[in-house]
Amino acid sequence: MTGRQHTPPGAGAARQAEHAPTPPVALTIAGSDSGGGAGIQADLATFAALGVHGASAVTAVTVQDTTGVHGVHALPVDVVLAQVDCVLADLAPTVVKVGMLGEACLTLAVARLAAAGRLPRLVVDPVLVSTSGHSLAADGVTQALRDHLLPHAVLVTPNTDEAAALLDVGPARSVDEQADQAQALRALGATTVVVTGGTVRTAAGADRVDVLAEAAGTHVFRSSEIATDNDHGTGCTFASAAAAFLARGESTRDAVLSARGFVRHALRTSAGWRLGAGRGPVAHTRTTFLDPPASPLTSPLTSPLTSQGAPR
Ligand SMILES: Nc1ncnc2c1ncn2[C@@H]1O[C@H](COP(=O)(O)OP(=O)(O)O)[C@@H](O)[C@H]1O
Ligand SMILES: Cc1ncc(COP(=O)(O)O)c(N)n1
Repeated sequence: MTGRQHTPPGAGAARQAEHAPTPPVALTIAGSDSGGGAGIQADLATFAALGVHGASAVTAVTVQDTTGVHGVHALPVDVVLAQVDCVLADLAPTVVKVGMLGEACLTLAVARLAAAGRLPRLVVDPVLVSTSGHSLAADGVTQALRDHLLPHAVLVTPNTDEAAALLDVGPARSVDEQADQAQALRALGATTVVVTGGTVRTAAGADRVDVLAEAAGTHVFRSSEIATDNDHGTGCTFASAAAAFLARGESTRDAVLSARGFVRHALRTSAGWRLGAGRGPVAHTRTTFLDPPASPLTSPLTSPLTSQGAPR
């Protein structure tokens, strides 16, 4: 017995009818999170949930779970660049998303690729410190990001702490300061900057505020906070969702709005989970965000998707 099944007549034709259209391709250059909540794992799960084929170049292996980061092991720069080179040559991604780079020498090497025009529609999530408080960036990374990589990005997605570190100022104390920091970062050369993760106390609890700075001005996106312990990897998920929506043909501002909606949906879906002893992952793939799945990849997303992230 070989275990091979008899193929009924006509099954070939049925298989052919199931062929899906070729998906857009995005490349993520980021660190591995062994717990599967953030980093490369979050990026690939998000790309998959949004109908985008994800290729990856691993920059570092972190020993990590829901309780924190227990070790960081950087890969040699030439090994990272070799992964990027072969993916660029074979799969021709139309969007590149960068997360944890870890070392200044790697940040400079990726910036050189960007300066040479080899990283199309670059989305940079300037990962510096994990939510659990562990450094994910060695000395010199902040400066290398600010001076060499960010100017090549179509979108930069720091949280409020990362924005403050990149500008070498204190964290924003108001939405106005968050907006000023988004514009100050944009002045460094990126096309669009969104500073995420601002919190404003309200009578009902709190609102989460993301501020987008682009040439046309500043936009404040504000929605109620979702109560959950499962928020590990929200920043990676937000940036990779924005990259996926860009790959699907959205404008940068729409991609940011759609990414907000995706993260909020993923946070709501996982709010009751118990995965691990710490802060669990968001529900990257347990989502019906894009249903009905038959929607063509090239068509614009329907209005309910973008309105989820709209300011109120
Ligand atoms: N508890 C929450 N409720 C609603 N939105 C959230 C919550 N936590 C994070 N977000 C949203 O997730 C996205 C990324 O979050 P952020 O906290 O900035 O990520 P990180 O700190 O991991 O980089 C932003 O759109 C932010 O507003
Ligand atoms: C490999 C890797 N990349 C990025 C993050 C940031 O994610 P978070 O802010 O949720 O800790 C992380 N913890 N690990």
